[in-house]
Amino acid sequence: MSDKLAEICATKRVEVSERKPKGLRHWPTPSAPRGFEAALRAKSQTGIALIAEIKKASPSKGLIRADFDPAAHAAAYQSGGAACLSVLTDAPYFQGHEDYLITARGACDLPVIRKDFMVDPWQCAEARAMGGDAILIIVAALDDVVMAEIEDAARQENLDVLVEVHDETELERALKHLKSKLVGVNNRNLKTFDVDLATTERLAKLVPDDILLVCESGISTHSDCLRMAEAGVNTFLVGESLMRQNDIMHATKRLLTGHG
Ligand SMILES: O=P(O)(O)OC[C@@H](O)[C@@H](O)c1c[nH]c2ccccc12
Repeated sequence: MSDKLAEICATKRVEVSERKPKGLRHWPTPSAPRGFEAALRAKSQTGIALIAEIKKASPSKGLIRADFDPAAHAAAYQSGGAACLSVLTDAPYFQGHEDYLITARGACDLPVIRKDFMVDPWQCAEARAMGGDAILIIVAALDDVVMAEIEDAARQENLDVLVEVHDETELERALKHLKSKLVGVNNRNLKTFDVDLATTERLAKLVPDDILLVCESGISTHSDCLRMAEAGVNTFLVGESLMRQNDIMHATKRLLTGHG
């Protein structure tokens, strides 16, 4: 595991150990899960399926969006044609917050993935309580037993699971130990933070047909999408390049269609 990921997960374990004894926070009861994977599968049959990310900052880039407004960004992503949203809830490293997820989901009809570092199955109940429709499992961050436990907990909460891998070894572990048919290839190298779209191209060849593959990180133009389509991938997770645009709705349309 990269030093940074290890550090983030250690911080997260402390956070969870403080929250868990207090029980779930009393957020308003959320509506039933909206079907994250189903929305992606439906859109990907006829075109590009986009998970648009609400991301204020990151450890590698610092502040990405100064006038951060989760409700407005969620509505803009939906009008622009996104299939789903991703909302960062990790505070220490990404300046995220649970309230951003609640606000964003309330401002649109799209399914939302709670983007955080899952280290304990309990976080799945928490993700659902705040309205999440899916969670992320980062294979690099977990051992085989714990990741399967987190996946089971997610399924009990009726949450979909996006399984994130960076290389062949992680992909093999994911396919062997997890049931989810939604797998993301993160093009960002967690040790160097470099992004290389060739990572998706390489791993796409190894993924069975029943898996829906998501290309994550480093996508900024419609040509990037077309390049990935050559490798058979038409589902994307995009954050920074959209969050830096003044007009997020038009930028989303442009990313999806090449014009607008
Ligand atoms: O901002 P980008 O390069 O478009 O990347 C989005 C997304 O892939 C990235 O935010 C991400 C992928 N996996 C993660 C895990 C934790 C936090 C963030 C992420």
